[in-house]
Amino acid sequence: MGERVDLWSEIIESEEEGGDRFTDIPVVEAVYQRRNKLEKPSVAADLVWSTKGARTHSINGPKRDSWARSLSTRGRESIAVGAYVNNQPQKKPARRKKPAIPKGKVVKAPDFQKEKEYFHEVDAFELLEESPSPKTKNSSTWTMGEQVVPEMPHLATRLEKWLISKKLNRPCGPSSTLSKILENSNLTTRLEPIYDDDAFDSLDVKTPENSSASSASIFKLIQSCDDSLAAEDVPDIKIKTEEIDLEDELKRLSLTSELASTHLDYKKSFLDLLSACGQRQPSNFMEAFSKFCEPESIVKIGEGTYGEAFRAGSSVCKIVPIDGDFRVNGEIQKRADELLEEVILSWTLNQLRECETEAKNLCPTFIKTQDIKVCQGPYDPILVKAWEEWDAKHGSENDHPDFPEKQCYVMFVLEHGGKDLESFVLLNFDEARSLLVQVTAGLAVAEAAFEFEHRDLHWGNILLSRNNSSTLPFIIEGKEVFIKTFGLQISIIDFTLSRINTGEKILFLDLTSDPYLFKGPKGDKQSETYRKMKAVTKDYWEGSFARTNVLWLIYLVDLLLTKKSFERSSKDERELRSLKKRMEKYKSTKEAVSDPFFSDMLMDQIA
Ligand SMILES: Nc1ncnc2c1ncn2[C@@H]1O[C@H](COP(=O)(O)OP(=O)(O)OP(=O)(O)O)[C@@H](O)[C@H]1O
Repeated sequence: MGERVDLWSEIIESEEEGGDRFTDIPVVEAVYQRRNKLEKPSVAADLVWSTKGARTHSINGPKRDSWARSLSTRGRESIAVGAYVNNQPQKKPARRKKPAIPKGKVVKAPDFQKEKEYFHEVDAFELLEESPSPKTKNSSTWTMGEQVVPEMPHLATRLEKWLISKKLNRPCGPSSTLSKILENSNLTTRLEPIYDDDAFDSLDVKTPENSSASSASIFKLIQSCDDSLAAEDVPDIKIKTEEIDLEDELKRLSLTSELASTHLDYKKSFLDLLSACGQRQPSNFMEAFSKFCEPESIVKIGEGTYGEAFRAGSSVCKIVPIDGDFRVNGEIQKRADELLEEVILSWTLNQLRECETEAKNLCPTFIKTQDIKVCQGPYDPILVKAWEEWDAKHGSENDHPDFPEKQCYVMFVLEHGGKDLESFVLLNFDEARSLLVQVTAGLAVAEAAFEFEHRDLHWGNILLSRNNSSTLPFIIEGKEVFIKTFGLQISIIDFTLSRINTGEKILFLDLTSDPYLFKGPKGDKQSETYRKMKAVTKDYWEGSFARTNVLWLIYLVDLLLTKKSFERSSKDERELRSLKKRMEKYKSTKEAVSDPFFSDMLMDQIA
């Protein structure tokens, strides 16, 4: 076994000496939001959000009510409000969900007085529940985030998103549409339809069929990557970043982009998404699946509010319907531009797995994205069958997948990460420690690399699997450590709420758009964690507040103490409780990982 060294303390120390935490990260000039602020509410949305149980539309009739899908209640019914008896048999887990922020949802002007009272109440509750010492807890308990982000201009143009994917030099083409705009002086060029001819007809837009010139133009970038492209997919090709001042180009063009009609804008985002997935046009499901498995072997393995997860060979394909004008599972469908951002985020996090010799930050903690494809069409009968079999066995909370011909989806092809923490049975304290150290170190690495904050690390978003390896390699800011795993490997999924600094842009979700996220039940640890994040960020969601990661660690420790059964002694429990207490002081997971709790799990060489 390797000698134990306190590398993490060294890192913290050197940082303190060296000053600014993220001096290596280039200054970020701008922020864009991953979701638009909510606009004028629609009546339908109003009904859903103001009336419990009144889902306004469902193909097959409501399977469960809309309220049950709102963050305040959904999937949280099994979370204890007060004391919880340890070592209870673990219940069949209820689905845990991500908060929904449907477009057009009613957002009333905030009533700050009411909100203040509410938070006082919650604060008081928490003090009562958790703090025996009124001296150490006061109303400022929640206001401990670091605020390191400079003043940033607001911007949210599709051009910027394109710019990001271009600058990220992702293994895919940048937006063909935007490329075309940038490459042609005629900025009023119309868009070519790709996936819905009818809609485009009504917009009087030239199609590839009726305009060979525009067709050539729109595919120019993709074609230039590889002349021998297959009919459909563009292989992984790095597009060279041009020697132009993209920011200047962006400014110059932003006015023009504003002239685009809503419809055109909508289509552009779809084109951007296709490009980011290396496609010219959507695939059909079975084409996409057949790369990973025999279609007959497809099995549904899980579901979320937005996604259905199917096992395809050794991969998992998560299918998210997009851009449709009807609700799915009670939620308004996500839009192409939102998915584009998740695509960029997923590829960015993949970089942390790249085992290059010079890698400064490395960890295997974030689920590996193997591919992402845009698909179109109704669910294939094989998928429907797999869905129905799962439903018969587990009782799906989602709507039966009856989709129209033109329905589009994004299919994330992910490494199989195992079972989520909610349903995974931890055997003993070592496994619990392994879980904690991997999450902490993984977040610390991503914090260092990308100022990453997950912001939604509930127990449904941590997957666990067992293997034979006893250590895993991590590198944080150039320092290599091996983490003792006790045969357990964890993978973090679901980056919808996450914030990341790609080095060029900051991607984040403006959670002020979703007041419901912060109105979960008092005493519910997950709901409280959102509220604590709100207090730390002061609703400045674009800012960097590594403390939010620590809040989720505290939530995890709480969960282990109150919700998970595993073999443990009272000494083990004491250790967890003191870890939780010490975590109250940490401002980042990079600080947290130097906690003595983890020291015997961090080694400077393989055991
Ligand atoms: N890579 C993976 N490996 C194994 N299972 C997975 C993987 N990705 C997703 N799943 C399963 O699918 C479920 C749904 O996935 P996910 O949470 O990403 O969907 P979602 O629609 O974003 O969820 P929600 O919005 O409700 O939080 C997960 O709880 C998990 O059981």
